[in-house]
Amino acid sequence: MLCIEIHKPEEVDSMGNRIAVAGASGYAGGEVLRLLAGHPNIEIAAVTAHSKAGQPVTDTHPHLRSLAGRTFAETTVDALAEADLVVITLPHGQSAELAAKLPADAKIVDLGADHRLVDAAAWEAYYDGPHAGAWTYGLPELPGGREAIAASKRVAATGCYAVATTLALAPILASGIGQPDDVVVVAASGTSGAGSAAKPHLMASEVAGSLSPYKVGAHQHVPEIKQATRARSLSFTPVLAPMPRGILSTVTVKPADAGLTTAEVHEVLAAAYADEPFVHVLPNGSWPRTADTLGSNSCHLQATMDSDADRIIVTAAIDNLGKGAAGQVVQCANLMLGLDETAGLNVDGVAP
Ligand SMILES: NC(=O)C1=CN([C@@H]2O[C@H](COP(=O)(O)OP(=O)(O)OC[C@H]3O[C@@H](n4cnc5c(N)ncnc54)[C@H](OP(=O)(O)O)[C@@H]3O)[C@@H](O)[C@H]2O)C=CC1
Ligand SMILES: CC(=O)N[C@@H](CCC(=O)OP(=O)(O)O)C(=O)O
Repeated sequence: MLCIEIHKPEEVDSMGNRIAVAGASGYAGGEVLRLLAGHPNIEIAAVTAHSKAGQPVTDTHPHLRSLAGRTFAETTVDALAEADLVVITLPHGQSAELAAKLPADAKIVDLGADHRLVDAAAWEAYYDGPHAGAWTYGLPELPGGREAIAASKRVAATGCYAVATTLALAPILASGIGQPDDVVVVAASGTSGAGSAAKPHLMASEVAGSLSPYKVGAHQHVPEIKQATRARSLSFTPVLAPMPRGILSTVTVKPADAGLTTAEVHEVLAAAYADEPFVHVLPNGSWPRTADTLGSNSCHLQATMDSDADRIIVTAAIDNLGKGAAGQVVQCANLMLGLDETAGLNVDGVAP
């Protein structure tokens, strides 16, 4: 009789790769769980919540069938400390408080904003509470980004608008073709960007059928994008869009020199992202759409030179819960654990 020994991949491959998720009952935490459940090298350790502690995971996330039988634990140091890496998806302020109590050698990826900004004054201008200090910034596609993340125990993942806007803007400024003191951004986000806690302005009757600007000229991602791209002056207008997921960020920049062409702008982006698995500069004539990135860790980019207005225009689309949240968290965790950076992540979205 032929006897075949079968090893389940997770039993063979997950040693040293146990990830706990603090704040797993939220939108971002739920998407982290979905990605980790399908990850070939990760075992899911503790999954914790706050008001939902003690409840079955599938009561909150009925789509996560593979987690049936699991229950949210309280968000405590004891519950999290056993893991090889802790992902924190908590509200601002809560993540710094929790991280400070975890063992000093614990690997952590924090999706909250608490550890993103180097400049304490910028933090205090946009957020409540004391500045907790800066960690390695979690955007692997920035120059030196993935090496720094791989060498770090503490990584501050990027804000959702900041991911899309920085990927569009950074090469334009780094190459010198755009002026860092003249950047204008208008970006639309789906409602899941605001989290799952009930808010009056997120009621269906308020959101459906309307585009609503908010935090105009005062959004907390402005200092973060300036820090990541070296933009000196940046006008940012966020718009709430009647869709669950997706961010479309349109960035316009004054060119440094006269005569810049669309082909030259395209070349700058193509060169910056030629080897990037998750950033795709679309063929000429195709423009990014949020729908094409949903469920993926991809960012779609396109650019043109508006010669009449004399501005470079770059548009970026992401899934705010993908590359804008859970996808980038898993990408950073892969780097920190020495795994293939792309493991467990999709470049393909779902359509229609
Ligand atoms: N949504 C997005 O697209 C993105 C979000 N982020 C950031 O990620 C973090 C999580 O966002 P999101 O998932 O949308 O938010 P949610 O509001 O959906 O989830 C928040 C999570 O934190 C828990 N929580 C709430 N209050 C406390 C508290 N006082 N102590 C401990 N735990 C608490 C909640 O538990 P319970 O439900 O059990 O009460 C829940 O698990 C935020 O910092 C957000 O800014 C960053 C990038 C993108
Ligand atoms: C639609 C919507 O409300 N989006 C949130 C994005 C929050 C986020 O993801 O970023 P932080 O982690 O930096 O808070 C906002 O604009 O504040």
